[in-house]
Amino acid sequence: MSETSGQRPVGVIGAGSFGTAIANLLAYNADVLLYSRNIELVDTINSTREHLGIHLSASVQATNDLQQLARECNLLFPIVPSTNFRKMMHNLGPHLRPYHMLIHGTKGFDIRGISDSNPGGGKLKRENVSTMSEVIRQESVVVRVGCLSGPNLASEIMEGQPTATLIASPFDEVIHAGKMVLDSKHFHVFGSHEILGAELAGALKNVIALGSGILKGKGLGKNLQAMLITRGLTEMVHFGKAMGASGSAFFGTAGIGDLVATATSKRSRNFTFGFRLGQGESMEDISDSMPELAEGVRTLQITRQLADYYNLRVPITEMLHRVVFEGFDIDRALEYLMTYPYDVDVDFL
Ligand SMILES: NC(=O)C1=CN([C@@H]2O[C@H](COP(=O)(O)OP(=O)(O)OC[C@H]3O[C@@H](n4cnc5c(N)ncnc54)[C@H](OP(=O)(O)O)[C@@H]3O)[C@@H](O)[C@H]2O)C=CC1
Ligand SMILES: O=C(CO)COP(=O)(O)O
Repeated sequence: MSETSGQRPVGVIGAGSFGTAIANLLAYNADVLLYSRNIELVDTINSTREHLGIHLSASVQATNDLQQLARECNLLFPIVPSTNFRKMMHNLGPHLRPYHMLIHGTKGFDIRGISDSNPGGGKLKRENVSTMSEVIRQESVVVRVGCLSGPNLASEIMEGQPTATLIASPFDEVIHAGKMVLDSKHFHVFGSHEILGAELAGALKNVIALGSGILKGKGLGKNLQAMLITRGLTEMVHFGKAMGASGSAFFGTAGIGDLVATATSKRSRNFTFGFRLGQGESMEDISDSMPELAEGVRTLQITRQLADYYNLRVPITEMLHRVVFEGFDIDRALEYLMTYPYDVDVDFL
C-alpha cells in the first residue's frame, strides 16, 4: 500500500504507454485507479500486474468503470490520443462534478465542425480547433483543469529513468495537487500558469520531431538537425503567439525541453515516423506497419491549415506538409528551406 492509502486514489484514463508510465509514477505517492476501455486488459493487469512489458506497482488497480473512477477519484489524469479525447470526455462528463480536477497528458488538438478523417481537407479556423483543456471544459462541468507536458518519453520513464515535467494550470490548487502526487526523486514537477502555451508546445513539437527524423533518415548530420530544431522552435512560437499564448512556455520544460527529447530520440514515435520517411518508405507503408501513435502527423494537417488562417510564415511546416501528404521530394524541400529568404535570426522577441 502507498503512504497515502488513507486518501482517495488518483485516476488515470488510458492504459497506453504514457498512461501506464504515469500510473506507475503516481503509485510512489498514491493509490491509483487506471481506466482502460478494454475489459480483458483490465483483468490481465489486475491478475498479472504486468502491462506493456513492465511490472505495475501493487498500488495500481485497473478498472473498466468510468462511474467508479469519477466516484472514487477527485483528481484524474486523462491520457488518450487527441483524436479520441472528446469521445472519452463525452462518456466521462456525465459522471464529473465541479469538485473534480483534471490534468491531461495528451499532446495534440481536437477539431470540430470539419471531418476528423481529413482535417486538412477543409478551411480550418481557430473555432474548429480545441486544446484538450478546452475540450474538458466543453464536455463537463469541471473548471479546474491542467496540462502535463515535458520531455517524458514513456519508454524511458517505464525503465525508471529520471526526468522532469511541467504541470500548467491557471489554478494554483491544480498545480499543487498534481505536484503532491507526481513529484518524486524520479520525476521533478515544475508548475506554471501558462496552460495554453504548454498545450501548444506539447502538440507542435511533434511536427518538428517528424522533420528531425526525416533528416536523420536521410543520413544528414547534427548541424542541420540543430538548425531544424532552432527554426522549428521559431515556428512553434509564431503559432503560439497567433493562438494567444505568451512565448515563455516555449522556452521551458514543455517547450525546448520536450522538443529536444522528441526531435532527437529514436524512441520517439514521431521521430521514428519521420526517420522512416527519410529512408524512403511511403506514408501509407509506415502508417500500415506502425501501430504506435504518431500524433505529429495529424497535428501537421491541422497546423498547415492554421498557418493559412493566421497568415503565418512557417516554411518548415509548409514543406513538411508537402513531403508527408503530397509526396514532395525531400531533397527539393531541403533546397527550398536552405534558400528561403530567412532574414532575421531571432524574430519573435
Ligand atoms: N508515449 C509517450 O512517450 C508520451 C505520450 N504522450 C501523449 O499521450 C497521449 C497518449 O499517448 P500514448 O499513451 O503513448 O498512446 P498509446 O497509443 O500507447 O495508448 C493510447 C491509449 O488510449 C486508450 N484510448 C483510446 N481511446 C480511448 C477512449 N475513448 N477511452 C479510453 N481509453 C482510450 C487506448 O486504448 P485501446 O488500447 O483500448 O485502444 C490506449 O490504451 C498522446 O497524445 C501522446 O502524444 C505524452 C507524453 C509522452
Ligand atoms: O511526447 C513525447 C515525449 O515527451 C512522446 O513523443 P512520441 O509521441 O514521439 O513518442
